[in-house]
Amino acid sequence: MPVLFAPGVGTAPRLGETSVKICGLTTIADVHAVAAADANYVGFVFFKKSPRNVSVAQARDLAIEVPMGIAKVALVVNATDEFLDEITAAVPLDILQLHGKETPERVSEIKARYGLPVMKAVGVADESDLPALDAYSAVADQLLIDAKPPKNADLPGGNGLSFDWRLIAGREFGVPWMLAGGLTPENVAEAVRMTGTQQVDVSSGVESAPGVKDPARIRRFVKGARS
Ligand SMILES: O=C(O)c1ccccc1N[C@@H]1O[C@H](COP(=O)(O)O)[C@@H](O)[C@H]1O
Repeated sequence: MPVLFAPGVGTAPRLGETSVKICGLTTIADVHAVAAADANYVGFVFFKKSPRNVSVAQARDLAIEVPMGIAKVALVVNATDEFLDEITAAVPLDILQLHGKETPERVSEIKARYGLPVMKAVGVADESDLPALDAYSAVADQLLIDAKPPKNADLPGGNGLSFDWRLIAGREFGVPWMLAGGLTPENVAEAVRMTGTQQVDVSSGVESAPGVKDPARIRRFVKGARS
C-alpha cells in the first residue's frame, strides 16, 4: 500500500523506509529538530486543553519554517467549519487530522469542503473497536490508529498510552495507516516489527516534559522507526 503524500509536497520516503510523524510542535526550534532528524510529517495541535496547543498565528509562523518535503498536518478535535475555515485560510497545510468523534459523514463533508487529504484518528482498546477502522477507511485518505483514551481523560490523544499491537498486526485497511499511542524511541522498532506498519506518529514520547520536545529523543525515535 503506497504511503500518502499530499500533492505538491516534495520528497516521498525512500522505498521500504518507515515514515515518521512528529506531532505537537510549538517552537521554531522544534521544526528545525524534526527537519534535522529527517521526519516526514509535522503536526500542529489545535486543542485548547493540550499542552501542545498552538494558536492559528503560531501555527502559521511554524508552518512557513517547515522545509519542502515534510507534510504539515493540522490536528483538530470536533472542529466546526468556522474554525476549519480560519486555520485553512491562514496556515499552509497538507493534511487535516481529525482526532475527535467525527462521524464518517463528517469526514466526507470536511474532505469535500477543504479539498485536503483527511487522516481520521481511531482509538483502539480491544477487538470491538476494529470495525470502526473499516468504516473510516471507506471515507478517509489515511487512518491514524491510536490507543483509546481513558474515560474522562482531558485529551483524546497525546496521553502516552499504547494498546495491544497484536490486534492490528499485519492488517491492511485499504488506505495507508499510521500507528500511534505511547510510542517512544525505546519501543518504536518493536512496534514496527510487530504490526508491520509503514508509518508511525508520536507526541509525548519525544518530550522532556509535557509539551516540550526533546531534539535528541526525536532523532532517536526516527532512527528507531527505521532500524
Ligand atoms: O498531542 C496532543 O496533545 C493531542 C491532543 C489531542 C488529540 C490528540 C493529540 N495527540 C495525538 O495523539 C497521538 C498519540 O500521542 P502520544 O504519542 O501517545 O503522546 C499523537 O501522535 C498525536 O497525533
